[in-house]
Amino acid sequence: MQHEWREGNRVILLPEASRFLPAMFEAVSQAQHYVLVELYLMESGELANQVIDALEAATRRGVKTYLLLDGYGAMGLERSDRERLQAAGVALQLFNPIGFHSLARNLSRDHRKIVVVDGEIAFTGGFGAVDEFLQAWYEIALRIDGPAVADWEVLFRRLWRSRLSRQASGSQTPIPLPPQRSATAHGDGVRGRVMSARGYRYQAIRHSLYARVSSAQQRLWLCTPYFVPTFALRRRLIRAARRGVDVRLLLPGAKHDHPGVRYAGQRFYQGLLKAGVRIFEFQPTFIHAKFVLADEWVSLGSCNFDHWNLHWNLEANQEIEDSAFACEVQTLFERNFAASQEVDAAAWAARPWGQRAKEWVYGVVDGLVMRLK
Ligand SMILES: O=P(O)(O)OC[C@H](O)CO
Repeated sequence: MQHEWREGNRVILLPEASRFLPAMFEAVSQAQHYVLVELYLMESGELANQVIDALEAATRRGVKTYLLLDGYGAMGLERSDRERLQAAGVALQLFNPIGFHSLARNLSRDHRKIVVVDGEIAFTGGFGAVDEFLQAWYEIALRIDGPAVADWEVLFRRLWRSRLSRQASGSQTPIPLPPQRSATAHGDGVRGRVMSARGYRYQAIRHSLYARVSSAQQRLWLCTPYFVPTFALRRRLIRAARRGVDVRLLLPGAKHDHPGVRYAGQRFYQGLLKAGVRIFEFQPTFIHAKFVLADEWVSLGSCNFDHWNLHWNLEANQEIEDSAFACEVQTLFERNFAASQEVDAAAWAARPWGQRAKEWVYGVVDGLVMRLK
């Protein structure tokens, strides 16, 4: 069953590439049966080489390896790298390559980030195989070991067999997958559920987030790199702040890969600040992580919680409900708030016209983009 809460999962929070990349490569190097990797972004470079090397090494040991890449997000993966993967025996498929289809179909992207090893361990987060994740961007990931892994694997398997997935050669026949293995439940594990979404047609992540924002009693802390919230999310954040919930947003500062998106989101700052929402702009580097803490509930994964992700993309997040894990996420947020600059409501209200003009221009662009169908 989809979106079921599963007991008995061990979860490890892995902030920053220096922790999650070694953990992932270690898991792949220990694989004995199969490795499934699904990514939105993969571009030729140092990290892509490391991923290819790891999959190649696993394949040489007799492990079956499967790589599902988004057909748009992987456009920067050079042909030589694709050939290297295939020559090594890695099964490579692309989801929905750009083509002469409807605009809606071309806009629908697989934005999920999933690694599954032997049906026993899964990783998710905001990562991709592009060099920015090596050091330049701040990212986090989660390692999951327990019954929730089966749900991650089901997501991968369904998309692998989807009519929109293609072999790298163009063939529509999916490369066969090995039988699914199952993970052990741990007595000391936590409760978790895998949530997925498929654009406007299927919106479980959105509904789950909205319900948590509306019912939060003490805190609602949200981190996203692309803060262009829907009207419904803004309204809920504002209402939560007005009823006394500690609502805080952790957003990128001036270091941003798409500054226009930042300006488009900043047009909402004033209304949020007025309602008592606290906004922190992360200073050290571009923060690309996506995670939310609502009381003792955490959601972490691919979803940026912006209206583009919620409208078009395939997304998947891991939800965890556990007080000790919530404490860990709280500490992570606090560390990042301390490395941020809090936006002062009075100073923001007096911001220069140049800044307001950028918010307006990118706001118009955002409005137009959202009308695409
Ligand atoms: O879509 P994301 O959140 O994986 O981020 C990818 C970046 O936008 C690429 O510029």
